[in-house]
Formats: sequence, structure tokens, C-alpha cells
Amino acid sequence: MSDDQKPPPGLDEKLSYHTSGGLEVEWLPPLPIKYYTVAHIVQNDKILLGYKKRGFGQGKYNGFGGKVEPNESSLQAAIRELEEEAGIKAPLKHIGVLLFIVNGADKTFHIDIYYAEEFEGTITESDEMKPEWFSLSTNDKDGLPPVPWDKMWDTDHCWIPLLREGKPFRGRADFDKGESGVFIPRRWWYGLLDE
Ligand SMILES: CNc1ncnc2c1ncn2[C@@H]1O[C@H](COP(=O)(O)OP(=O)(O)OP(=O)(O)O)[C@@H](O)[C@H]1O
Repeated sequence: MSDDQKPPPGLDEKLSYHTSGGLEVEWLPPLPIKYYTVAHIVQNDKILLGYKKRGFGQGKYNGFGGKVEPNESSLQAAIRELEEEAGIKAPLKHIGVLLFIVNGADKTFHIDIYYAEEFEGTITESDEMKPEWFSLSTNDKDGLPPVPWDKMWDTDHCWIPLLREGKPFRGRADFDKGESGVFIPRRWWYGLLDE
């Protein structure tokens, strides 16, 4: 197996190589794991994302989510955060795991990634997130804007399309923090879970 095809440290399941980059640098050393969630509503060619108004990732578009609290499961946290941040309830399905490390930080983010094709309730802006629909298709018929990749976490484009296909995946993305506080992707790897 060539070096770019080999899963990174921390991903122990059987995976088929999907995509990778930044191969000229080493993976960052392991750090204690903290658990997070992120949830997306995907309906055919459209995806619901939120503009993060405050806190970590402010100014970026992302799915809805946050920290898993001590007395809840990851799925419970994902459902709770989706309701708190977007005002809706959805039958979330687990589809991915992203290990995310920032050079110089004190933890590894273990992010459980969820999606649903349906939801109940009225999509509502919260203190933290402004929800908006985007088109995953290049020739959109509904007049929706395309997914704003340049205002999202780098490497999200590697896995967001897998949500529409319902393909389980695992990934790791190591970032450096640039001078003005911008996050620069350093090394990343994504694989599909063997079924
Ligand atoms: C490449 N890197 C990344 N790609 C995609 N999503 C990422 C991410 N890095 C963090 N995320 C998500 O960003 C949210 C932060 O959560 P965050 O707002 O800090 O948590 P929570 O709502 O619990 O915070 P407060 O308690 O309100 O401070 C949370 O959904 C987490 O999964």
C-alpha cells in the first residue's frame, strides 16, 4: 500500500481509500479525545447548513452540533444540538467520524457526523446559527446558492458529497493555525467504511 493510501493513526476500522492531501508533513502527535457532533439535513440536491455567529468556527458555514455532554450519548447530543441551533427534530443517522487536530491545541476533536433526509418543525435561527439551504448540484433548478466551500472548514468538500450518497466514511484532518488565527489544512485523509 502506498503511503497516501494508508489510514492515519487513530482510524482503526477497515477503510477503502477515498482522498488525501498534505502528504509531505507528518501527522500531529496524539492528544486526548473530546467528543463532538455535527448534523446535516440533506434533501435530494440540497443541504441545510448554518452560519456560525459566535464561538469556535465563527463566520463559517457548518452543520449543526456541539459538545457531547457527560450524561448523554453522541446521538442524543446530535438531536439536542440540532433542535437548539436550528429549531428542528430529525431522525439522524450516523454516517461518519472526523478526527480533527489543530497544531498547538490540547485535544483531538472526535466529531460524529450525522444526516437526515426529513425533519419536523420550523427551521429557526438561533443565537449561535443562521440556517440556510444550499444546492449540492452544479446546475440548480430551485435558484439556491451553491454550497459555500470557501466559507467552510477546509476539507469538508472531501466528505459532504458522501452524505447525499449515504456512504459511511471516516477521516482525519490536521490543521495549522496561521498568524491571523486562520486554520490552514496540514494533512488529511478520508476513507470509506468497508461494508
Ligand atoms: C475540520 N473541522 C471541522 N469540520 C466540521 N465541523 C467542525 C470542525 N471542527 C468543529 N466542528 C464542529 O463545530 C462545532 C463546534 O462546537 P461548539 O460550538 O464549540 O460547541 P457547543 O455548541 O457545545 O458550544 P458552547 O457550549 O455553546 O460553547 C461542533 O458542531 C463541531 O462538530
